[in-house]
Amino acid sequence: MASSTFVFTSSSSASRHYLLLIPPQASAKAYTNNKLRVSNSPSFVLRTKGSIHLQGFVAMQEKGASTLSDDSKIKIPHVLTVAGSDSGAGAGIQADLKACAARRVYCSTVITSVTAQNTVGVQGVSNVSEDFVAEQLKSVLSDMQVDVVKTGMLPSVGIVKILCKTLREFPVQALVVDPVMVSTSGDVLAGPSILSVFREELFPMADIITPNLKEASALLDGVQLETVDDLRSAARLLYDMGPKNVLVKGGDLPDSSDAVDILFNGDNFYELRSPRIKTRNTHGTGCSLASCIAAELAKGYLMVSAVKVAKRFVETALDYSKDIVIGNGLQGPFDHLLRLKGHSQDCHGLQAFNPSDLLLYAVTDSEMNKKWGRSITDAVKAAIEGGATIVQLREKDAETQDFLESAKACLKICHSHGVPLLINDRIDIALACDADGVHVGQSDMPAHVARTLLGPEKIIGVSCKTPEQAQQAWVDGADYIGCGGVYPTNTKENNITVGLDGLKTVCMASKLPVVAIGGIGVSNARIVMEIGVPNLKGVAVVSALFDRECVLTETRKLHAMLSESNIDGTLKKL
Ligand SMILES: Nc1ncnc2c1ncn2[C@@H]1O[C@H](COP(=O)(O)OP(=O)(O)OP(=O)(O)O)[C@@H](O)[C@H]1O
Ligand SMILES: Cc1ncc(CO)c(N)n1
Ligand SMILES: [Mg+2]
Repeated sequence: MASSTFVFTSSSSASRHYLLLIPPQASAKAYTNNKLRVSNSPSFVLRTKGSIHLQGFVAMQEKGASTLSDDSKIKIPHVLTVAGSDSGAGAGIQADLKACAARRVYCSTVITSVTAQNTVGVQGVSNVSEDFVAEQLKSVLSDMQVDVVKTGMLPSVGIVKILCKTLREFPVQALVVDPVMVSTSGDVLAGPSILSVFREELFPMADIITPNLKEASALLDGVQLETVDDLRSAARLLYDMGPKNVLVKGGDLPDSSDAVDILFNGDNFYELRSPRIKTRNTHGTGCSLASCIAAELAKGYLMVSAVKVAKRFVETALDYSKDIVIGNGLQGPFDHLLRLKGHSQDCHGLQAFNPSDLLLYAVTDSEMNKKWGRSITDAVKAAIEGGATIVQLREKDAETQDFLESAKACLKICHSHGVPLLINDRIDIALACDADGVHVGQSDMPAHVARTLLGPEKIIGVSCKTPEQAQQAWVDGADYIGCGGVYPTNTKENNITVGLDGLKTVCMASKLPVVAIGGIGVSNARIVMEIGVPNLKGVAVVSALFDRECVLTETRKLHAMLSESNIDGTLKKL
């Protein structure tokens, strides 16, 4: 494909995106909507409605600029990390991937070296050949739209030179250089021979360099750095080597109760302080900080904001992970996604959602508990002891803090009996207490949004009155639907009753298991279950359990009745 000139007129009146591929050493001029854009990056995306005049590019297809996407497609911020692999996954490429994932940025990887490493130290290093580093760089940069390149372990002068050359061919929006030299365990990852190529070739191309104390000292011919003032002087001297910004990290500053970093941009110093977290789990903080800076830059943040967000990210993750134990060495990894502890602490072996749990579905009601003078935890305890198979907390008028405390206490009770706990409507409460899921109504948070917020493992139920709503619940990723009100009830005002016929119609149309709700109790649960549709798995009850003097007795009665039904929901012949 040759460099060429095109006049391309969009056939659609809608605004569209076009991907243009531009050969090395060339530039493209594009006129769209009377605006001129000139670019010499390997690819760029044009967004326009009208005609485009293009010059000096290689399009994806020779017939004309190919349509990359319409407006519904989204350009994802993209960081390319050029770094070493850490088999213990606390630092290096693995930390970079996790940090970018946590910051919701796509991360591609060029591996410069493979290390055998754990929390004790580095047991072995095997560098990737220069040619193969070059090949990886070209594969990513010639195809993908990389916004920011972040570098970590660059173990040889040759690899640094290849990186600089490739970046001149494929320029990116920003370059973040973490000048990795020595691991915190004291093992050498790039020897002193690297210093001159860092200073002379790489740093002048960098938008920011992020040395730690030892690295800053090595780059400044061994000068001692012991105080925050020393960090400032070092930042100024390193700035003179050509990067646009310098962040000297004080994670290893002796005798400092705060973790202090100094950012210098040639005009101003910024002293970034956070409380020093007491933890052994600081392996990979430097890699993660630099990746997070790159991620924020890729999203379009300015440098000072990107660095502040990155520091806050590391601080939050360290605090969350301060007591986790991975490995036997002196320095453990931390948990970038703030998700590891939830599982080990509180899942008590609960299985993924089991539709038969819908059999006796107890829904609490704050008004009823108040009326009978019982706490929500006492109500839940009694319902579970009576045989409730799943519990939903429905607290319409509780203060958020009280609700959260009750939810935490109820979760303990439920889990000690292997019963799942759902929260009505309040996704924030479900997230905060790590409940098993939520139940949402038609005017609450849409189920697909709830699914995005809660993740794949949580249970989501949706109230549905019609086959269309049941179908939508399935499309949205719900686990079950609640159908009703089957009978009139006073727990919901102006609630349309669907009756047994409506329940049957919805069950037949639903691809999801169904629990019937509304005015159901011991007197009519049998009739409801007798409609005999296999996916009707149980009944949800409020008043029949909680608007009674003894919750335990009422739940036992209903449980005995429902237990006579088999797992398909049809009643056994007595
Ligand atoms: N205990 C801590 N509490 C809070 N922040 C910390 C702590 N230790 C390090 N940091 C912060 O983490 C970031 C990384 O700094 P650090 O000096 O540890 O980098 P590094 O030595 O290159 O990291 P590594 O080599 O482990 O990847 C800095 O912002 C620093 O202030
Ligand atoms: C691969 C690798 N890169 C960087 C560091 C610095 O933390 C490390 N320990 N290992
Ligand atoms: Mg450190």
